[in-house]
Amino acid sequence: MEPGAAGDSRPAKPGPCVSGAALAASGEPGRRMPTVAAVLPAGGCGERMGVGTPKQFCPILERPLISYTLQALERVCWIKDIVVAVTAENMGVMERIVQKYQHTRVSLAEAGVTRHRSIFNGLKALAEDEPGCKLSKPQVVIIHDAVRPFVEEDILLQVALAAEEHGAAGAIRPLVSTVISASADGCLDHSLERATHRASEMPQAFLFDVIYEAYQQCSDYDLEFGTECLQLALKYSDTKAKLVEGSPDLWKVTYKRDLSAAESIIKERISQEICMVMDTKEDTERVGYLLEEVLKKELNNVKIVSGVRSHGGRDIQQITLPQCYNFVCVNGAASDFPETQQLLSVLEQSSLSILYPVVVVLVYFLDFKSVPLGQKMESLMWIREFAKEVKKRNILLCGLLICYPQVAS
Ligand SMILES: Nc1ccn([C@@H]2O[C@H](COP(=O)(O)OP(=O)(O)OP(=O)(O)O)[C@@H](O)[C@H]2O)c(=O)n1
Ligand SMILES: O=P(O)(O)OC[C@@H](O)[C@@H](O)[C@@H](O)CO
Repeated sequence: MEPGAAGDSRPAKPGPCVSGAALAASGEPGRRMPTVAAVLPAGGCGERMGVGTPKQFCPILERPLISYTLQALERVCWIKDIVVAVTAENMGVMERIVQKYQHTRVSLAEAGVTRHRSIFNGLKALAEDEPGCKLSKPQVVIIHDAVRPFVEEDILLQVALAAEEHGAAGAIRPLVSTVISASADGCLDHSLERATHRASEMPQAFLFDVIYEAYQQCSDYDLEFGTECLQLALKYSDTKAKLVEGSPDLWKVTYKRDLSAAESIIKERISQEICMVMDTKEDTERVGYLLEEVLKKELNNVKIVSGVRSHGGRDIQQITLPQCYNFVCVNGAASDFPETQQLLSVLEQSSLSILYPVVVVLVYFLDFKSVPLGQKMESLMWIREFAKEVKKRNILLCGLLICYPQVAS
């Protein structure tokens, strides 16, 4: 699977565009994609989060939240430009994030004092009527909050195609709580029937001219206090948005607890696969095979692949999976440093650890009757120092010594 393909968790790289498969899945295999760009409002201060850092820059697994959202959009190769609206004071922070995590197709625009104004500034960057504008106007523009990291290609494709057909489209979700209206004296005025109402989520998509004209015409009041782009399209461009049922993952990170929830979802997603690297064929047939069977039995929802590492680790790609971030290296008698160093440098070249921490467990088996435990532990002390070194590169290395009595043959 190409990095960046649907389901792969690394940034999209030039390569086969998955939209053919996605278009087929959408029931319109022969349809041509319109040109699509995205605007990510990221100029808020995250007041409800209650921490000093604006929530779009809060770290999850030591990576800023907005980087996960960018990665999600970059996996979709038919989105040609991503405009992120950030405050002037956070431009430098955003530029460093784009560089460090190798995000592509990203341009920055200055945020406004409200979310609508930030979105409007992002649209102006795409409108080609800005002096020095290097972006081209798309047929369809997707608007997506920078703090909604769990967005998949299928909903993006659905809203983009619906927007091309209807002028506007937005993701919706069933209401969890009932919506009520309060009277001036703080008492219930009336409640809305929950079954006939929906929560408006993101992503939303629009024919570029529909939403751009709406923003150009809308009142300062709407720019100041509005929260719904679909409403602007209806009110100012007489365009009724097509509503598209979205998945539960479209929720917006708003409160501190949402960061913990997002972290557990990300951890869950990157712990679904383990690559077992055997040192020699013999390992495959003996302890390595047995360990693989135990892991498969104990971790029955985890995909485990294994293979014999060629000398120098060159064939590691043959046994890894595109989004595998967990490696168990089965070492027989040898406990040498160069072999492990070679494996880690191959992992580093794959840039796996830029986006997510990579876990490498070196497993050593010891027949404690043949080698005194103290001597074996001594020979493995290099792992501790090496682990400190590679942690700087987001690789978490640890050693596991399994002592067993050699059964007399
Ligand atoms: N002036 C603003 C305000 C908000 N946003 C962005 O709009 C998205 C959704 O807004 P919200 O969840 O309200 O973010 P904040 O305004 O930062 O949160 P709070 O209301 O708690 O301060 C976020 O990505 C936020 O960065 C923006 O681009 N410009
Ligand atoms: O008001 P907030 O800035 O928290 O959220 C903005 C949008 O995400 C919110 O209004 C959605 O319902 C989509 O319109």
